[in-house]
Amino acid sequence: MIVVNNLHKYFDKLEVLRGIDCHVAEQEVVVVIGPSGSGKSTFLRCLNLLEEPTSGEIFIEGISITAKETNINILRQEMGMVFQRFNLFPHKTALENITLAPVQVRRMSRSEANEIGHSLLAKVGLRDKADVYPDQLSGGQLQRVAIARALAMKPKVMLFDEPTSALDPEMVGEVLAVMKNLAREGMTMVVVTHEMGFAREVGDRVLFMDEGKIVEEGTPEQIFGNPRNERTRAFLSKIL
Ligand SMILES: Nc1ncnc2c1ncn2[C@@H]1O[C@H](COP(=O)(O)OP(=O)(O)OP(=O)(O)O)[C@@H](O)[C@H]1O
Repeated sequence: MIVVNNLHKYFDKLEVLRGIDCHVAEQEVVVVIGPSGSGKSTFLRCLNLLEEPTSGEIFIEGISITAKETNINILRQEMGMVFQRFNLFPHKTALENITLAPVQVRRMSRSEANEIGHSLLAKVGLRDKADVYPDQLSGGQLQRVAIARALAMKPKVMLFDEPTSALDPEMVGEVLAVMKNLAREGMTMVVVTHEMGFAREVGDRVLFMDEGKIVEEGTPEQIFGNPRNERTRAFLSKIL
């Protein structure tokens, strides 16, 4: 589904990604872990061109998104993204936030979008919050609306950039549970997280990044049970 070849990203002279090669198969859940500043978010943001790679290639279903002639807007709609924090429109209800893009971008009818919106709210456990405004929702509920909003565009891939790290600890579980359900349903996912329990339990594959490179990759059993690389070992021994 996703193939990344020799991806480099500079911010001015700072080389943040130093040659990333990886792939994500359909229905696979790939979890990216690593120390702060190792380039995990930048890598994820390059996948849907929120950041423009300095060099390298990214293919989504065989189509290069880095080639100049590709219409990235269409491809971007196929990748849902959930950020650490992404403010919903404050003067729109949860349902209106979810249906905005399907109606405006996908030209879906209002009734169809509402039907999808209600079913997505139910899916993320917020059936009764359709008419509630963001300031009435907890952080965990906001993130679940953000997931529903991304899903409303019927993405082929969901990208998660530390979706629980801005949440109070008691709300982390409800968001991870929604992500876990999505994974179980076969959604293709790339997840940047510091939640090692999630990585272990839900990840099909774990990528360990350090200093702009994928230093090691493997199954959760291998990465957490028997890390081969010295830096992976050092990182995990500090946080586990
Ligand atoms: N827009 C930007 N302009 C300049 N430097 C940036 C920009 N975005 C990120 N960086 C730098 O790139 C490096 C990698 O940042 P990135 O956010 O990708 O790391 P990370 O692994 O996701 O870290 P964390 O776990 O703390 O979120 C950092 O040194 C950061 O300061």
